[in-house]
Amino acid sequence: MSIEVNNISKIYGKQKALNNISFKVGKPEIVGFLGPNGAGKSTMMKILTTYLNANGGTVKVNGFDILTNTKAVQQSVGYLPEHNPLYLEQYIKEYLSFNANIYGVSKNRIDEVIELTGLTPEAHKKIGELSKGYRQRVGLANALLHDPEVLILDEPTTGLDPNQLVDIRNLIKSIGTTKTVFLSTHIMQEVEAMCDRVIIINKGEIVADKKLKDLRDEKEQVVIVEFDYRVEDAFLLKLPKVSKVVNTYDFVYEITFKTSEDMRSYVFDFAHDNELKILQLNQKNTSLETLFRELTSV
Ligand SMILES: Nc1ncnc2c1ncn2[C@@H]1O[C@H](COP(=O)(O)OP(=O)(O)OP(=O)(O)O)[C@@H](O)[C@H]1O
Repeated sequence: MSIEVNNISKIYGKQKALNNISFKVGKPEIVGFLGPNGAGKSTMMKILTTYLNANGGTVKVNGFDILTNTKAVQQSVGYLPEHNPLYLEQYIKEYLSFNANIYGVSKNRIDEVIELTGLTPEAHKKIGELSKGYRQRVGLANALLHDPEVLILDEPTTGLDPNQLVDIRNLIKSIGTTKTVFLSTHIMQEVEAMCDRVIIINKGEIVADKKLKDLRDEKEQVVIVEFDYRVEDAFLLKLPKVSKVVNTYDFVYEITFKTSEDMRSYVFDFAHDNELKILQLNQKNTSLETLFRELTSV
């Protein structure tokens, strides 16, 4: 495992920002760390990257304990913090050279990461002259400099325009084919576009840990149907692949099917065969967005 978090808690004064959380991330894998504002995402990332100490629990990154093997953890991790600490007066290469020296990285690697992050056309500029999106790329280039095994990215696509967004997402996806990427976001589409797995955090606690593939496959389909007349639940339970029928209101029924196949045509045929009229027929959205809302709403 590339990241192993066991029973981590973090308390700021009286506030518990992280409450006894545990999770693992493998390699290669791209995991989205999703949560509303203030959920504890940045706090967890700062602990993973040794910038902050926890109040309890253990963390291993790339097999190294963050407390007893801090240097090895730092060598294994590339970190893009939420507030990217760039020096605006420095030229891009100057900034990257400074960090390359710290890690003992060759000059060639600087050109490589500039190319990799699409910075080449802007490479002659000072950081202060760059747009927000390009500054974000400098941060990403910096995180990639020492070719780390684990990339920890705190809201990596903040401030990017739609074109840059696609480029950076593609870059992160390609990195994630060989390395571990753990990225935080509060944008659902981001997770859908890039991640293999999602961990949802709310108020310092993990409320879901699911593979995106399973989230789609296991999608229990719910069809909402309104007839013009009362129908016995037992009658509707005769529909194929049906697992549950709930009469929610008057002649409105929520029918759950254990399949991702669109079952509305079966309901339509059922109504026709039984001389019922359908007044409405819809699929209930059970996507990641719904899951997120259900798990993180107050
Ligand atoms: N240095 C600090 N001192 C006191 N409280 C803090 C500190 N840093 C974070 N917190 C609190 O801890 C909680 C978690 O904050 P954190 O920044 O980890 O959340 P987040 O999920 O990254 O939020 P966002 O999506 O808004 O960046 C918040 O309530 C925040 O106010």
